[in-house]
Amino acid sequence: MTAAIELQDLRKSFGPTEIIRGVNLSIADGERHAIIGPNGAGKSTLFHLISGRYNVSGGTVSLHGENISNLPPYEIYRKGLSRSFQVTNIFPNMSVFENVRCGLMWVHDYKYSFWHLIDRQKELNERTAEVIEEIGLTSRQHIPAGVLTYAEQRALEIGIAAAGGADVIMLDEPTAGMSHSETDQAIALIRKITEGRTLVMVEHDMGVVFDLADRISVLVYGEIIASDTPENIRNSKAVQEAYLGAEAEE
Ligand SMILES: Nc1ncnc2c1ncn2[C@@H]1O[C@H](COP(=O)(O)OP(=O)(O)OP(=O)(O)O)[C@@H](O)[C@H]1O
Repeated sequence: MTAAIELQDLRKSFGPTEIIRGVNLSIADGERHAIIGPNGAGKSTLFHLISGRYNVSGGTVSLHGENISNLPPYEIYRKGLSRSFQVTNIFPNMSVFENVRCGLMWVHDYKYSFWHLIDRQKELNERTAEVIEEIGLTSRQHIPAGVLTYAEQRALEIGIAAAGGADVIMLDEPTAGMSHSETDQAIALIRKITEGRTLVMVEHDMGVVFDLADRISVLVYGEIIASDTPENIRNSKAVQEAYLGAEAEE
C-alpha cells in the first residue's frame, strides 16, 4: 500500500550547516505518528519541509505517492495535507463561527466565486456548525476568537486545520502550554478529529506522545535514529541514551 507520507533521503541546509541529514521515513495511511527528539534536533525544520514552508535542499517528500517537494504550502494543502495554523493565524476579532467558515471557504475556493458562494451558503454554514460541534465550541461560537481561552484557541486551530477534510493532519506541539486537564481534553479532541486520518505531530510531552502515537520516530541531530512502536521506543537503549535519558537527567 502507498504510504500517506514518504520521505526519501530528505535534506535541509541553512547556509553551510546541514540541519536535516538524509531522513528516510514512511508513514502509513491512518497512522498516528509522533516525531520526538532533543531541542534543536530539527523537528520543526522537518515539519516545515513536509508542509512546504521550507524548500528541500535534497531528497523528496511524497504524499500518497506523489512527489510534493517544493510545492507551495497552499498546493500541498489542496492535495490533502493540512498543518495546524498557529494561534496567531486565528482572526481574533472575528467570531469562532466566522473563523471556521473562513477556513472552509478558503479550502473550497469560495472566495473566488460570489455567486457560487450564495448557492452554497447553507451547506457552508451547516458544515461550519458541524466542525464547531466537533471541537466542543458550540456555546462559544458567536464570541470573538480572541476572547477564547488559550486551550480553546488551540482547539479552534485544530478544527480549522481539519475543517477542509484533509486526510493528513500535521500538528506542531498541540498541547504546549496547557494544564493537565486541558492536555487530556486536547488528546481526546485530537483522537476524535484524526479518526480515520493520518496524523503527524511534533510533541515534547512524552505523556501525550505515548498516549496518542501508533508509531514514534526519534530525530537526533537531523537523523532518525529509531522509528518504531511506543513500546519499542520506550525500551530502546539507543533512544534512552540519545534522548529519554537526557530528558530524565534534566
Ligand atoms: N531558518 C533557519 N535558519 C538558520 N538556522 C535555522 C533555521 N531554522 C532552524 N535553524 C537551526 O536548525 C536547528 C534545528 O532547529 P529546529 O527548530 O528544527 O529544531 P527542533 O528540533 O524543532 O527544536 P525545538 O525542540 O527546540 O523546537 C537549530 O540549530 C536551529 O538554530
